Amino acid sequence: MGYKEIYSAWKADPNGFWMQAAEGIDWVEQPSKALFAENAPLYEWFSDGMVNTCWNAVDRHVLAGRGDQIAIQHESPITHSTKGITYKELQTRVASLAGALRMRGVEKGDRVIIYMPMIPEALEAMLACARLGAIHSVVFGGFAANELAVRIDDCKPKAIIAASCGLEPNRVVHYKPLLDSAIEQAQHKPEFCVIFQREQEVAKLIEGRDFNWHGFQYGVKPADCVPVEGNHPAYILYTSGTTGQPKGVVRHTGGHLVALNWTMKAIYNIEAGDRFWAASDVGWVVGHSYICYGPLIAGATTVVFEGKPVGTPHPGVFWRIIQNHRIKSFFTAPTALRAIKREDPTGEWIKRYKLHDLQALFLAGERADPDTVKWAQQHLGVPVVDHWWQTETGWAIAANPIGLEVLPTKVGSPSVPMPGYDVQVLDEGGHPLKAGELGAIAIKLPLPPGTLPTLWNAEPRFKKSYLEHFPGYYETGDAGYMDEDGYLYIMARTDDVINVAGHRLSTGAMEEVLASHPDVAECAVIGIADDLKGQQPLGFLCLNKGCDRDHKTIVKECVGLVRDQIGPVAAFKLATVVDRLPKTRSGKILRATMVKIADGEDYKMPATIDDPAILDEITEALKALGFPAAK
Ligand SMILES: CCC(=O)SCCNC(=O)CCNC(=O)[C@H](O)C(C)(C)COP(=O)(O)OP(=O)(O)OC[C@H]1O[C@@H](n2cnc3c(N)ncnc32)[C@H](O)[C@@H]1OP(=O)(O)O
Repeated sequence: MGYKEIYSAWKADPNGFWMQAAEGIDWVEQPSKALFAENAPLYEWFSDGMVNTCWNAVDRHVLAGRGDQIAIQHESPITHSTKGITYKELQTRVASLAGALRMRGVEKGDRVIIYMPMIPEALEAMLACARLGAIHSVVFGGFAANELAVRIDDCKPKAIIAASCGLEPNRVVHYKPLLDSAIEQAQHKPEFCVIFQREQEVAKLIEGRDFNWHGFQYGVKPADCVPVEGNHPAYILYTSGTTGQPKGVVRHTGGHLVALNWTMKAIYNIEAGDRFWAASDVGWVVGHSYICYGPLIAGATTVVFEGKPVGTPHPGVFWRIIQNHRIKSFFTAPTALRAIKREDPTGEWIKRYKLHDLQALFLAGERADPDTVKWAQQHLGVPVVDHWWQTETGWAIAANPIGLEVLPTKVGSPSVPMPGYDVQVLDEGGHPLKAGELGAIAIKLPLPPGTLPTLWNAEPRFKKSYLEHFPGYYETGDAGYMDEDGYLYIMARTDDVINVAGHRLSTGAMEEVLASHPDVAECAVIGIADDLKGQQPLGFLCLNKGCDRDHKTIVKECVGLVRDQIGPVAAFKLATVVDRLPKTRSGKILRATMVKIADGEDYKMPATIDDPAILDEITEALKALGFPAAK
């Protein structure tokens, strides 16, 4: 069957479709049905089944005779090391860590924060939690201590598992002082921490609270897999919202297993024994779904990469790894390819490697610009599959499902909706629009298995953020259109979330930090176009009356404040002092108009603007910063 037939089969019988997909998973007790709609518009999947994620990702492959196959291939061009861990070794290591966590009191339902760089131990920590039914929450290493503290207070972990350090190309990221500071700032205190000491930095442990990863496991009884209900949370992953308080996306166990297993074959054409690589970070949803769980549930080999697309040490590093590990499907963010293309425009580095095993390149995390897609198509000679999804959905809403059928590519479109997603483009009143008309992209409820059922401890926020604007739909926050052939085009966000180098960031969160500077009376942060990172944040600062301090100093302090409070990942480097911000008569800051000025796009004078002269002041301030940039 091709894509159209499979999509229609899902639409005709969603329950049957997902029950059949559930056969790819080992259940301790089979679910009686797929969808649980009793609490609509809150939906759950496979709620009454009993299952364990770690069993499905590790143990069952050992039992099936794949024990000697590499499960995790670590590649670190920063430490110049490469190391493979077999499924049998992974089972031993995960069972041992889980046993040690259990001995210290971690049980099903307890939360465990994981704060680790791109090393196999990060995946082992995730799987050890899954083995016990503990709920992990992985925090990206590029966040500052304050962001970690916010997450500690929200999910209240019993334990935190961290590494002593992370390694960026030119610096060591001192995780342990960041962790100590976060615990100090947080109201909630974990009972204990487990620290993986890397040889590049041995951290000082706090007696009674911190345990060394190896010593902690010494002599413990390995833990078996604990069966959990299908609707038991597998993990919480925080993502940016419109305010500084991140949203804790919850992932239920049963749907997560079924959906990821289905996508590995249908979308990525990966089966047991194949080799798959997603060059992202375990701190993002791509890392959860496609570095850790998806490939392992499918019995494939996954790559954990500690490096960058360029500079570690050269722009051929991706192709070297694809060659050496015979990668079949490769997944990265467009921003990574743009970085490579900038250093290797004619693809010379690609030609140095044998990429015979590569069957497709997958792109996600931000809109894939046509130039980058065409460059990759030309130099790699394989299908380049842009696909669109979100932290909330956990897997692709729209894609070209090459495991079902290779559909024609339309550059600029992530192709077509996947089974499970009834995607509609709506006008402001919630009415479906015709093909080609731009509107809000929404998904008819219920969302499929593996997507978010709620937000952690924040059901009212879940409803308000996603379900209330368009009753009966999930509001994606993205705007775009669908063409006559059913191909989707994602054009912009409808809220104040920006995308910087494939990282979803909240301008509201940055504004909250800037507003805390003693000289700042008011501020606005916008996302402006950036050739490499897609967007970059830019802040406008209005100072308190009477403040006569040097503007450059204040800007420098503000840049430092965002880095300290949110982290380097915010990439907040640009700000300017202005007298006033452009607003509507009702006081709403005209951010979209400021973005257009900065990007050199035409704009209409907003009818409700309070004082049009302020836009000239903004134009001048941007000019002084070099915007709009020369094309
Ligand atoms: C589909 C659903 C989703 O959207 S999930 C999200 C998918 N997104 C991704 O996978 C992200 C893709 N982007 C990347 O991997 C990186 O941006 C790439 C392309 C590799 C470039 O990395 P880099 O050169 O470090 O630039 P950047 O803008 O990411 O970094 C900005 C500053 O943050 C730092 N940083 C980055 N990662 C870490 C980390 N793990 N730990 C500590 N710090 C980190 C960088 O060093 C950089 O710092 P600085 O400002 O240069 O000092």
